[in-house]
Amino acid sequence: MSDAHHISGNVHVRRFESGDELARAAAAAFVETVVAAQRDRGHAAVVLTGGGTGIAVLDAVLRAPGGIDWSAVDVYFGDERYLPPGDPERNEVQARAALLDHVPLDPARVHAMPTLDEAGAGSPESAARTYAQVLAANSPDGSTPEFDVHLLGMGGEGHVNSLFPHTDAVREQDRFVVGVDDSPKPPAARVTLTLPAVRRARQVWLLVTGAAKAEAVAAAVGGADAVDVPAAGARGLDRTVWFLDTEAAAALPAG
Ligand SMILES: O=C(O)[C@H](O)[C@@H](O)[C@H](O)[C@H](O)COP(=O)(O)O
Repeated sequence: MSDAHHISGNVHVRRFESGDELARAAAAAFVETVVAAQRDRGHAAVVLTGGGTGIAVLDAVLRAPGGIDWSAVDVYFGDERYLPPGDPERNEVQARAALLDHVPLDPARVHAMPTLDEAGAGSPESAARTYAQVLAANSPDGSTPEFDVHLLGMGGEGHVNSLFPHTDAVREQDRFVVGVDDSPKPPAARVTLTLPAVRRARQVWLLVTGAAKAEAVAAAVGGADAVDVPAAGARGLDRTVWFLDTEAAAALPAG
């Protein structure tokens, strides 16, 4: 069981006894959100994340997929390690292994970020421009799709997607996708949706486990500057939900 706690505005915190419990609850909420979007609009658009917690949620969705019509789901990625096709460190590869390869998605609706061009013609920046075009082509107005939910993991210093503290990427105000050449966490080359893109999602869910995240969770929930703690800037249009295990929630005020 979790207690759902309303923080302020549209920000909510849900606490769970374990990472497994968190993954099952987030998976159930994911299924409910996708089904509701399909009922209301005929299709759903989701943004997936890498990281152990985010992939565990996809695994839990596979085990309890409810009534999702997989043929009417568009899948996007919040960030990607700019690596060769099939590299096991790519978020896309991990998401395929956990869920995407096992459900009847329309392959044309799985919008992976570009891979490293081993001939050397590309770059994270060119990959970002390509992905921005993918988003625009699937949007009502040349911006981004109307994302129903954007899943996010969070690093111990508060990074989300490949938006690390005190970087140009986290400061980006205009573009929806940028390339990163110097990620402080390897690999250095990445492609990432920016905070303006994240904020276009109806719902943003932060999936966070472990004591190493507790201080950053408290800072972000407490309203830190997003340049210092990028997760603080990740807000959904309708709703922002923190899914936390007991350890990750440990530095929050009781409630
Ligand atoms: O791109 C990366 O290097 C990781 O994927 C990273 O961004 C991850 O999502 C967070 O660090 C949370 O990871 P955990 O959920 O495994 O703690």
